[in-house]
Amino acid sequence: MTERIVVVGAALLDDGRLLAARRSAPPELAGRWELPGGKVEPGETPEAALVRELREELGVETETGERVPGEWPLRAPYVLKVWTAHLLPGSPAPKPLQDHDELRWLTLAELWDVEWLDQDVPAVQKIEGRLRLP
Ligand SMILES: Nc1nc2c([nH]c(=O)n2[C@H]2C[C@H](O)[C@@H](COP(=O)(O)OP(=O)(O)OP(=O)(O)O)O2)c(=O)[nH]1
Repeated sequence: MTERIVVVGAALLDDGRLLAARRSAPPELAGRWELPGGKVEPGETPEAALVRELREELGVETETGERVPGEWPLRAPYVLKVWTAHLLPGSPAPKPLQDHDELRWLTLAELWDVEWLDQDVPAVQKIEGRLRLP
């Protein structure tokens, strides 16, 4: 059986808004929006992978919060798991350094204004439920 490879996605939250990132590659994903993140490397915890990926892709310093319950299949052998994350005090603002060509901070009302990757929609719905909590 092929091992599953975990892709960690960040629900990067700031002042009740969620950061969405538009992929610039590969061609079949380019132009669609996703949660920033990437593959967990062997021997790495998902939380550490998330901090590393957000630093590489966005130039930010973050702390990982809670897991958003659920896991969502991507193209085999990948599976998406999501954690909340926050910018640390003094972190630079996110910039699309790698893999993305545009970023947007979405309010709850704007959450569906971008064209999420199909496979990310259930994860974003779960995040939406959390944002609606008082
Ligand atoms: N980061 C991220 N990847 C996603 C999401 N949804 C989705 O299908 N994917 C896919 C795209 C890629 O095939 C794979 C993650 O790859 P990646 O390119 O972001 O990860 P990485 O930085 O570790 O990749 P690499 O270039 O080092 O191989 O998962 C998502 O919300 N976030």
